[in-house]
Amino acid sequence: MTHRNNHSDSIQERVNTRISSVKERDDQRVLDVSTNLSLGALFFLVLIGSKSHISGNHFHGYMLYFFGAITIANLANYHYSQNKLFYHRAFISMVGVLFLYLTASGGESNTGPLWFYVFPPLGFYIFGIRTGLILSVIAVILVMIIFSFPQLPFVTTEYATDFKIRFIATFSFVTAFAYILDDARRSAKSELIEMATLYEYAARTDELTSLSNRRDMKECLDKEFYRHQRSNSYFSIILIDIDYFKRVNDTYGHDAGDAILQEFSLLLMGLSRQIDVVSRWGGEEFLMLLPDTSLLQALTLAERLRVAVAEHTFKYKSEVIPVTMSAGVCAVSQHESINQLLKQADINLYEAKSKGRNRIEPAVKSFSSP
Ligand SMILES: Nc1nc2c(ncn2[C@@H]2O[C@H](COP(=O)(O)OP(=O)(O)OP(=O)(O)O)[C@@H](O)[C@H]2O)c(=O)[nH]1
Repeated sequence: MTHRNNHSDSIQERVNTRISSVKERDDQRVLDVSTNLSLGALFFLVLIGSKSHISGNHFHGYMLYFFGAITIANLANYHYSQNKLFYHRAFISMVGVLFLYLTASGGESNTGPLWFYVFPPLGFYIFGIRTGLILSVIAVILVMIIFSFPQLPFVTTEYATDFKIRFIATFSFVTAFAYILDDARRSAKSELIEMATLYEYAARTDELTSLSNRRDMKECLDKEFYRHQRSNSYFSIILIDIDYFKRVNDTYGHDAGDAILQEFSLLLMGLSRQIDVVSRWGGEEFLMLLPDTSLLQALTLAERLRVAVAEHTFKYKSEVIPVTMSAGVCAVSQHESINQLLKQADINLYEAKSKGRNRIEPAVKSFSSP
């Protein structure tokens, strides 16, 4: 049972690796949004800052340049540190303080507060619904303070009462709607990830035996071969075929055949290590991938499997069914491809079959032949 669990764990690990690459792409999208908005903000800050200088409002122009400089510093800091969390926090803080400044100063023709409508969707998108909501509530409180106390030292403008009421009402509405949209987006995303995880697991697993299927094994073979080419690691494969399986089906029925395949799989799992990949290669054929295993070690394991299968009592509905296996073993060597390796294992298996079955090829003298 432990081996079955270990085996499903390793399929799950491969599924998780695949799913985390999907999550990483999503993180990258958020990062791209922050970067594009930073660049967009920089453009507008310089543009409006210059316009303010031309129209004689130098203080406002310098303030906008100052925010532009912070934006550049944040982009540069991220470029060197790659600290995503700090980058996002600094970006949203810069945006928040800039909008507060625009609200307190009135910006162009007292339109400063209007920029705040960008804040809730941005906060939700970057930080999630909880932090996004907290940021929006803090924003609305600070705006209300500016609206309520125009005599404060940094507040240089005043807004009409109607505008203030409408702004707070519409801002609250935007916040609520951004919350609903982002909550729906995140729920849909996590449901999709959950479904993708289930499908990915099913797409890699053989339904009858719960072993890796051919697709999963092919991916593992490619990875192992890539590792072999890069770091000169070695590995072996064992191609196993149950002998005269057609007879089992014909004599005891298809259900008995299925039960034998399941029990046979458990035996293979029980005798393999956690790092080995055991797959149902097709029908009554199984392929084992043995990382860091020499030909001799693989032959020893194959022989242990052969003996274990031959000695195991396979039973279906109290009927004992004799089962034996043949196997072709092959170790990777230089300049080989996966296809060549599989071809060689197939040739060896064919030889084991033609020499009488219930045997391993290449044969090693020290093993007692059946
Ligand atoms: N019950 C069952 N049988 C299967 C399944 N997949 C393949 N088979 C059967 O496996 C048998 C394979 O038969 P053959 O390819 O002729 O080989 P064999 O009888 O094992 O003979 P050798 O391989 O030469 O020893 C066929 O009868 C297939 O129907 C399955 O999922 N369940």
